[in-house]
Amino acid sequence: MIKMIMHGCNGAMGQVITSMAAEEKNITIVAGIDPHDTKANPYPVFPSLKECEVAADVIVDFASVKAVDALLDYSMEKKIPVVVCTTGLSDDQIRKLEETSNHVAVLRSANMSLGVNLLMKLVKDAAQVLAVAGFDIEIVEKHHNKKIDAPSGTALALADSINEAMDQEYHYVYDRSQVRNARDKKEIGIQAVRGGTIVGEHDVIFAGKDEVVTFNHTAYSKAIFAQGAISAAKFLAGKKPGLYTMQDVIES
Ligand SMILES: NC(=O)C1=CN([C@@H]2O[C@H](COP(=O)(O)OP(=O)(O)OC[C@H]3O[C@@H](n4cnc5c(N)ncnc54)[C@H](OP(=O)(O)O)[C@@H]3O)[C@@H](O)[C@H]2O)C=CC1
Ligand SMILES: O=C(O)C1=N[C@H](C(=O)O)C[C@H](O)C1
Repeated sequence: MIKMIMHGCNGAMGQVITSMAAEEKNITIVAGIDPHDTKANPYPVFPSLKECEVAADVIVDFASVKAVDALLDYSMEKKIPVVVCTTGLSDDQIRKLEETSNHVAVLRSANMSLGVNLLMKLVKDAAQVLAVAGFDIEIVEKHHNKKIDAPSGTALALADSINEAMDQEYHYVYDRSQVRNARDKKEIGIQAVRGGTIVGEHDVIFAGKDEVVTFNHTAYSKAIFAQGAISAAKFLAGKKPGLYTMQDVIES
């Protein structure tokens, strides 16, 4: 049985994973971490990782960027592989995460769903045809009114995926309100919408002369992210140090 620590256990994602893990046969949550004891969980909950001495095989994180540094320190010190799903990490945190992966297995993904991970590949292929033909690229993402970071980690990952296919020629523009020029060819515009209970929607728009190609992914429930996170946890437990991706999980 794989033993998992749920970091951010009382949050929206932590609670969906708690329900889903209860139905799993070969993985179980042995401890939760959350600063506020607001939910009834079938495992002990600690206010921070510092207090947690429970033995585990993997940590799954859906918490806060403010907690990522301590999470990586704990994972490295205890040699417990970690699945980092929190979005909005700073460049320094991304560098720290990469350094941590030299000592323990780390998987970071801004989106745990199968569909978005396929989309990451599809937009690369599309860019190599459409961007090369002069189409402009815009990304529009929509999320619920509780989301803290903008743009979404997924929107940035989609842009990075396209940019990788285009030899890093593109830069990102998040706000045109102060811009007095027309867009340039080498920009990817990224816009964020926040409202209600929208689970997560991403449009990648390739706009050319007299034609537009739009790739859309719509999440209808948080269960798709929870399922991906549990699969990633099963995959990562027992893995040697390294930086893993959802692609590795999907292909395993
Ligand atoms: N990769 C993916 O597929 C997905 C990623 N996400 C990302 O996951 C993160 C969490 O999302 P969501 O569950 O909706 O957010 P919530 O705010 O609902 O949950 C986050 C939880 O983490 C808790 N928390 C805050 N600080 C700490 C800490 N130091 N240690 C442990 N727990 C802490 C919060 O407590 P409190 O409220 O008391 O501060 C809260 O209970 C976000 O960054 C989001 O963008 C979300 C969905 C999918
Ligand atoms: O905060 C969310 O809810 C989500 N966050 C992730 C992101 O920032 O891309 C993934 C998903 O879209 C839901």
